[in-house]
Amino acid sequence: MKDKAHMRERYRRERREAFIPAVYTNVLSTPEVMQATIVASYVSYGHEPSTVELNRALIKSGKTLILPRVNKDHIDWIFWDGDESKLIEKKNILEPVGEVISVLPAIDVVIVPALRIDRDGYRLGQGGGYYDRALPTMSGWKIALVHSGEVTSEVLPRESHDIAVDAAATPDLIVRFNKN
Ligand SMILES: Nc1nc2c(c(=O)[nH]1)N(C=O)[C@@H](CNc1ccc(C(=O)N[C@@H](CCC(=O)O)C(=O)O)cc1)CN2
Ligand SMILES: Nc1ncnc2c1ncn2[C@@H]1O[C@H](COP(=O)(O)OP(=O)(O)OP(=O)(O)O)[C@@H](O)[C@H]1O
Repeated sequence: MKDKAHMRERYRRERREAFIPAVYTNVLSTPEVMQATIVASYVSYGHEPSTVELNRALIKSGKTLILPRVNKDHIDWIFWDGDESKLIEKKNILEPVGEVISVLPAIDVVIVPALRIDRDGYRLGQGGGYYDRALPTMSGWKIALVHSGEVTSEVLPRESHDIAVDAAATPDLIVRFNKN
């Protein structure tokens, strides 16, 4: 979709220009995360909202973390214990090494990357379509991480495969979306 590509370009530039490093440990105090056993996260890179502190805290609080690894057109999920030597860089993104989880367990919370989230919880991602394909196969509460100001009151262009998240986090705000 051409609109999406243009928007992505603009939003990436805005993200670069307005970048302020911040932490998302506020996500830890949501009831969904407090009660969670298994959490799917990712390792942030570049100007993305940082998951580094959040991932560390999730593991420290005894939760099981799984991370994505791109395999052709889809994401494989791999357990990660917080050991940085078990991450390797591929196209700028740190991905876990190790065995692919062949049958996904019930996942309680999915932390999702996004460039923008609209008022209904629809997201614009990096454009690979990886999360659009992965999310329908994953149970759990879905929360996207964005920078302050990246939750927009506009409606983003939507395609039939787009999946809305349940909530969005900025460093100082958690927004919940009504699903209907
Ligand atoms: N930190 C993080 N991990 C993540 C994602 C993400 O958005 N953030 N993903 C969210 O989906 C998946 C990977 N998404 C990707 C999306 C696009 C390309 C891609 O198009 N790469 C280009 C080069 C990109 C560039 O340098 O401009 C290529 O393959 O040629 C790669 C991975 C899984 N892991
Ligand atoms: N469920 C799906 N089945 C098949 N193709 C899909 C699916 N979801 C997305 N795609 C394709 O993937 C490409 C990127 O989709 P889209 O622009 O929605 O990505 P995105 O949501 O921004 O990225 P991501 O999910 O990786 O963060 C598009 O060409 C789209 O048609």
